[in-house]
Amino acid sequence: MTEAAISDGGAVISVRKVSKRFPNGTLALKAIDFDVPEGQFVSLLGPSGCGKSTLLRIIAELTPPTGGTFRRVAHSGGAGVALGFVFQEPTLMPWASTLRNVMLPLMLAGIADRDAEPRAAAMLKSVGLEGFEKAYPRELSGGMKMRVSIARALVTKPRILLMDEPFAALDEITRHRLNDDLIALWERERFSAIFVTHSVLESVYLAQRIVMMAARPGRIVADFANAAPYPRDELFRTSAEYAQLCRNASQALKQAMDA
Ligand SMILES: Nc1ncnc2c1ncn2[C@@H]1O[C@H](COP(=O)(O)OP(=O)(O)OP(=O)(O)O)[C@@H](O)[C@H]1O
Repeated sequence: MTEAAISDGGAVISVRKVSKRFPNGTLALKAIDFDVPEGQFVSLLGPSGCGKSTLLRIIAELTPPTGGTFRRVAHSGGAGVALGFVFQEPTLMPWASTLRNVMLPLMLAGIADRDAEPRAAAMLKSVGLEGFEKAYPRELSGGMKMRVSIARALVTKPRILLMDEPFAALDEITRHRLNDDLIALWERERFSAIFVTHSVLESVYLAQRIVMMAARPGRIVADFANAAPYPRDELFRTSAEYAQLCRNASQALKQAMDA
């Protein structure tokens, strides 16, 4: 791993000296500088409470920063929605079919059913759920529900995909499979991805760049490029190279936390 080059050129997300203090006085983020170049797969890695979710929510404009500036360049495609968000819980509508769940963002964008339906069906196919269009969320496994959630986030062809520990609640085999599928989707669509996790292993497997955060106050303590080539697959997962990269990242995280 080498130090990541951070430049302003081509950044889709630009965060400058951003801080967030909650009304109860908690300083969740302090002076965060963070740029994401277009098409990059970044992982935000850090222990519980270091402000990963808060930073993601600021980028998604779900909560405002209390200091600093933030810029997001909207390279919108398709329906004009530039950003997709996948939460830790799949948050599906229980009364609606899989297809209707994925159609929701298109319908909210005013797209007619006859156009939205084939787009949602194609997206379900690309996350491996062809044949489950009529199923209801209660009929799906945890991994399948998360696939629906990813399909719903990607159906508008966003250029930025934000993911907040999306696979944390899944068993290891399902998580591995979804990691592989996520890489395949990203290689095909080349959206800019920010993936929040507290798993060093998942971070090294997925990302081109790992941004490490520490708590009290939430801040960035290290920023590394992960040059392992894609596709990363089962062979990579069991390679000495992957093991070494994980060791390096763990050590870097430990050093950063101790400093
Ligand atoms: N609405 C809120 N009001 C007050 N404090 C908050 C609020 N939301 C988060 N915090 C605090 O801000 C800090 C950062 O929280 P955040 O959820 O961003 O961390 P995280 O790294 O995503 O943690 P986790 O991995 O557990 O989700 C924590 O100390 C948390 O308790």
